[in-house]
Amino acid sequence: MKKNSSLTAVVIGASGYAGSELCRLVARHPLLTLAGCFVSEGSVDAGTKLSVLYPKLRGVVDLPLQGLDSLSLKQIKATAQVVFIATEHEAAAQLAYQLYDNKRIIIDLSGAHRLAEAQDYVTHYGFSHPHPQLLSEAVYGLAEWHTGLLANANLIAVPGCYPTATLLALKPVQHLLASQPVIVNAVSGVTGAGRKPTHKTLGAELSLQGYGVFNHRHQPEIEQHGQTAVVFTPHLGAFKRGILATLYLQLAEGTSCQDVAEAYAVYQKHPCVRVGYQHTPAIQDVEHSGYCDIGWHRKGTQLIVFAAIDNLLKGAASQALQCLNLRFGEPQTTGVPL
Ligand SMILES: NC(=O)C1=CN([C@@H]2O[C@H](COP(=O)(O)OP(=O)(O)OC[C@H]3O[C@@H](n4cnc5c(N)ncnc54)[C@H](OP(=O)(O)O)[C@@H]3O)[C@@H](O)[C@H]2O)C=CC1
Ligand SMILES: CC(=O)N[C@@H](CCC(=O)OP(=O)(O)O)C(=O)O
Repeated sequence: MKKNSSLTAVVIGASGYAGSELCRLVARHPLLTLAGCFVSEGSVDAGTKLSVLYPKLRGVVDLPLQGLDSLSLKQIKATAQVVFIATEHEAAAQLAYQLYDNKRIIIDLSGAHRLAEAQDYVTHYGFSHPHPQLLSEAVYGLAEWHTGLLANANLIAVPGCYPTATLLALKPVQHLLASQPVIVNAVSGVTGAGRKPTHKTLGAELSLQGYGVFNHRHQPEIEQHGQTAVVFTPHLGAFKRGILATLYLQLAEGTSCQDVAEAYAVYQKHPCVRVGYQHTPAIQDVEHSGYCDIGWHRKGTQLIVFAAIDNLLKGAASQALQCLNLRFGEPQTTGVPL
């Protein structure tokens, strides 16, 4: 595939919260031409312009949403060089399999290719993975940490939103820790639950509440890619977008502030991550941007680290673009809103 030429891209799951953000970013990305916005074959939104569902996209993405039937799948295979999949996990596993060959790059925003073992999907996702042979092909797209692997990837599994915030905060200091498990509490805005309405996303029922205690599917994802045991508790908050993750860590005796500062200096060459000592990041400072803001605080051997991201951008669409940039040898930040 040619480098730095215009690449034909399509987004499947384009009417969703993550997919619509992706369409906006793809439409403005200098390497990409957005050629199609797809929903499921029987979708009530098929035929409607994306900018009718999301008026903020008027003049940015005016393409109609197309139902993904066998003819459009053939067309995607014939023309698309980059396919972004932003559907729920099981559909994504099927689509990636149907589209996977050496003619195009697949960037999957779902969880369908993030875990290594097929059995993990039965245990943590509640379905039997239909194409487990692809799990070993996928590169986990934690952009700041897997830059080398991403350069050659044909199937990229974009990390979950909570794992993105958690792993970016955790990985630099892992070698300084005295004990496991790491404790992580994280709060997400309601767009994290997707656009399909459910009772828990009704305005009248929104509050601040934990969920998925001891059994959220992001726990094994964090453990696998962080190689650390964690106790992870997500919470749903009464706000639209963003995640704030708080990590409680125990440093090994004798670890200094300078050791921690040097560990986080790893991000000096990664412009999407901003780190501050004694900083307490706020979601509003990263909303609508591709930044992850990290703040760390130390008292003796106790280390508390905060990480704030926009779940739909650094936690999904803009991280997908970082992965694409790394795949095509572009600067990580091309097309990423900062
Ligand atoms: N929301 C978030 O913060 C994040 C989401 N993700 C992941 O991204 C994916 C999308 O999430 P989100 O945007 O929240 O979900 P939404 O429910 O908002 O959107 C799902 C999209 O997929 C489409 N879709 C569903 N089934 C199919 C199918 N078989 N073929 C084609 N299109 C289909 C839907 O349209 P229709 O039903 O009309 O066909 C819709 O466009 C999920 O896997 C999610 O886990 C990842 C990180 C963060
Ligand atoms: C608030 C909320 O419900 N968040 C979602 C996670 C967000 C997300 O999309 O993560 P995946 O990509 O792994 O699906 C949840 O807890 O299921």
